[in-house]
Amino acid sequence: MTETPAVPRKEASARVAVIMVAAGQGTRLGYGIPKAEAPIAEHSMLETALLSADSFLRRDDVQLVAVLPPERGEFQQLIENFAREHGHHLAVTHGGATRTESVLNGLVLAPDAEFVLVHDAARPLASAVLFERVLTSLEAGSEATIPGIKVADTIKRISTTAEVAETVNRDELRAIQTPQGFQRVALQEAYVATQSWTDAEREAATDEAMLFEMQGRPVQVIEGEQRALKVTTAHDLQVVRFLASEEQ
Ligand SMILES: Nc1ccn([C@@H]2O[C@H](COP(=O)(O)OP(=O)(O)OP(=O)(O)O)[C@@H](O)[C@H]2O)c(=O)n1
Ligand SMILES: C[C@](O)(CO)[C@H](O)COP(=O)(O)O
Repeated sequence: MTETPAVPRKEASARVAVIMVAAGQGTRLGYGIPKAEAPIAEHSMLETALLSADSFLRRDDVQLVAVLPPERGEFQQLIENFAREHGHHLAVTHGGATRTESVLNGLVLAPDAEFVLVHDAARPLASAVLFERVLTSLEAGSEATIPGIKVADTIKRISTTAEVAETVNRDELRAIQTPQGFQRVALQEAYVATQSWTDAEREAATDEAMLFEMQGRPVQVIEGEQRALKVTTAHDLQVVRFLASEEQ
């Protein structure tokens, strides 16, 4: 294992910060290395996510904050070189034990941003167009905007003994994706409010939008993308590799 450079590397000062969370272990994928390093064609998952959002990340008013797994010095070097070659304005920090901690570590590097877009490296095919749509919604005045897609299957709520309790109205459901966009000040306020929460409440918040919901603040849902699916299991990785190969 190579030595990992000290963090934080530098503060972001652009109007828009993209916090790319890539510090998860990927236990459910079971690849043996952090999920963001798993290969998709000739790139790692994180590089693929950066390439998919490339034209957005090249904007002069956008700063990229990559939240990387600690003690993965070679991977960090790879990402720093990649960002330099592609004209992405990169700051690097390391992740914590939970996704929430990782996002907070990233937020520390974006103290002056007006807007923050939090994105999962585990959604490596989310397009630059999707990032633009989320930002446009924030610029129009939304405090919090998240992409979501309609649910294709019939959804049933079940009992503890796996008996059907009810069929849920699909029209009211959306499968939520990232990038999730926020006015930076509002996101920081939402995080401050979680300091009085129990650990269980904090763990129940699987995305940033939940912090807003639990505080009764509005969250706007816009149309997501099928291609922005999340790699959680080995099957998801196969699907993403197939989609990526179709595009080459
Ligand atoms: N402590 C953590 C946990 C997650 N993430 C990131 O949050 C995104 C969504 O998390 P998930 O897919 O659940 O990743 P893992 O935590 O790696 O997955 P698992 O629960 O299977 O270990 C991923 O891009 C992941 O790298 C992170 O930066 N820091
Ligand atoms: C943030 C997220 O991608 C929205 O769908 C999702 O909640 C993260 O998934 P996790 O498995 O709970 O980390």
